[in-house]
Amino acid sequence: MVSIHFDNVSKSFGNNQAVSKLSFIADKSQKIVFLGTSGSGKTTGLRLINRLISHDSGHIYINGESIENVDPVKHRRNIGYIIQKGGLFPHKTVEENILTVPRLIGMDKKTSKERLYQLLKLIKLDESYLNKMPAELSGGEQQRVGIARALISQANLILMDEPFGALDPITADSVLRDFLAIQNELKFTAVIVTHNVMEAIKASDFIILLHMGKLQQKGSAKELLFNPVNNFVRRFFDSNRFELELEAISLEDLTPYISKDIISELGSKLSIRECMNKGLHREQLLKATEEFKANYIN
Ligand SMILES: Nc1ncnc2c1ncn2[C@@H]1O[C@H](COP(=O)(O)OP(=O)(O)OP(=O)(O)O)[C@@H](O)[C@H]1O
Repeated sequence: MVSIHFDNVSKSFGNNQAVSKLSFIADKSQKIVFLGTSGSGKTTGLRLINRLISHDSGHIYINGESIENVDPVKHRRNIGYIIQKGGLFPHKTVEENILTVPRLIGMDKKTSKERLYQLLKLIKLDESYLNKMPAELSGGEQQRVGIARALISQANLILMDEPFGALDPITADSVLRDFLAIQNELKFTAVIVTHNVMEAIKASDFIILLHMGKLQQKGSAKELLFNPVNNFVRRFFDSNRFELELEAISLEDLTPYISKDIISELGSKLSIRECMNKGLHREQLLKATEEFKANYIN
């Protein structure tokens, strides 16, 4: 697991302060989400991590080491980067796209092929895709290939900029689910930029909520939803709040308020939203959710 520490980091473009004195430590979090309105500094924050942009002041540490001390090209090769629509090279086949970085870093052919087939399974595409060109793939398939390309060199840090933003909601949800399963298996750290609040709640252990370059609140989805530190944070989640709350709370959280039988029947890791979708124990789930909210302490 990679720890990321921003210490008073600022970045301006001319007079425009894109990121302003941003500080956070994400050391026990595997999935960190930069969330915020348009222009709030999410992409800038992400690109500061892989040094596509350099910060004006402050320090960024990855695993305790200042990124300023590392050669930017080497630094970037150790970090996977996934952008909207996959960002695939249009004139290369799927296989060539995925194997670009292994070739650059001199990974031996046998290892890279083994990983290629392992990842193909994880992204749920079969071998017939290897010779296809990106234009022959759907948006969701392109994004799956983008995920494989970012993971093949065994980077333990993956940066994702609106990775599901160009997909329809159903495809986005299916690629996100598969991505989360892969992350759970391979255990890399992911930093994900999104403006989609539901996606942020599903994908995060830790949220950095930004507005106009400034940090508004950092913490788990539950902390931001049930313990907002200011009006901006409160209002940010107001539309669709009920659904968001049901997504943020897992059945495990309701342990003190609901019978063990229901928990073992439905599965403790499920969100209350997923439990509700099963159509079982609705009354008990809603009552226990209200009790959880009333007793919520950070
Ligand atoms: N290369 C650049 N040159 C000049 N200004 C920039 C540059 N990149 C970003 N900005 C400005 O910095 C601010 C933050 O931009 P950024 O792209 O980080 O926001 P964002 O939260 O990712 O927005 P969105 O969700 O719309 O992509 C914006 O005001 C933007 O116009």
